[in-house]
Amino acid sequence: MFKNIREDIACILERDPAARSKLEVMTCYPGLHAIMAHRLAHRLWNAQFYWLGRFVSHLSRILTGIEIHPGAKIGRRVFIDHGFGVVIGETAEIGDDCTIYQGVTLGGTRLYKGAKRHPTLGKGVVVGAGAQVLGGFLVGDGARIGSNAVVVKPVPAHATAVGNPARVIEKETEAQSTPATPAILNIAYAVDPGAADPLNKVLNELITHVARQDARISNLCQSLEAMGSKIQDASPPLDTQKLSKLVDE
Ligand SMILES: CC(=O)SCCNC(=O)CCNC(=O)[C@H](O)C(C)(C)COP(=O)(O)OP(=O)(O)OC[C@H]1O[C@@H](n2cnc3c(N)ncnc32)[C@H](O)[C@@H]1OP(=O)(O)O
Ligand SMILES: N[C@@H](CO)C(=O)O
Repeated sequence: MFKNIREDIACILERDPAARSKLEVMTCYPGLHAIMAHRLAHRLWNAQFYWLGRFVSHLSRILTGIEIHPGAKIGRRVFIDHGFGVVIGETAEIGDDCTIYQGVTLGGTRLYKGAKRHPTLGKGVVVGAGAQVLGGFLVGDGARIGSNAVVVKPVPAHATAVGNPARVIEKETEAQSTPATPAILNIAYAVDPGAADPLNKVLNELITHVARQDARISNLCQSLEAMGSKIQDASPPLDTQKLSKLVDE
């Protein structure tokens, strides 16, 4: 149990740039509280204490604004950020390392008792704020659902679905796709932390360019000196390695 809580806290610190400390996460993250309450409610539900499971879920909803049916199956390191208005239905399943924002519904469109009415999210799925994922289909591993999307059909793994009704805007090739590990789960905003910062790229290009110009000027000076000119240059050479290191830090 403590292992679960520890990794829940760690994944929030990893995925939320606004999170500053463990204390803050433990005390101020309704998503964490809702997940912890759900674990209890789900155990009660599985042990056939149906009313008690529902009641724990109900108390958690009052406290957090997040409604998770005790029958829903939720994996490890699932992070519900902000969380207010999230509703997760009875037959929903959420894989490890998913991130869900406020106002998301994992809901159904049919009212058949006992049927799989709610979606299954694979591993590492990100569901943007206000998105509605409706139906008993699969959203594949690493898929991203845009904010306010209304998804009514399966979404392939690593695809991005946006709009109402949601359409897939991009499907990464296998080479582009990244495995659903906690390390990449900062894709909440669809930003791959592995990708180089564009500003750093520009600065590194500039440093390379300046180094090339330096080398050319130094060659020119050597040629001029060979021809008898005296050139005075006391400036130290450009330390490109030091500069690049500073940029990449
Ligand atoms: C307080 C808080 O901050 S809570 C956090 C709230 N944040 C979220 O919920 C983030 C959810 N993430 C998103 O919605 C992202 O836009 C994603 C994951 C859907 C897509 O991100 P990216 O891969 O970077 O796509 P990108 O921004 O390049 O957009 C690609 C196309 O999709 C469109 N698009 C992106 N998001 C959406 C959306 N939610 N709805 C409709 N269209 C969208 C863009 O306009 C663009 O269209 P174009 O190609 O015609 O110009
Ligand atoms: N918690 C996330 C989304 O609001 C952030 O601060 O960026």
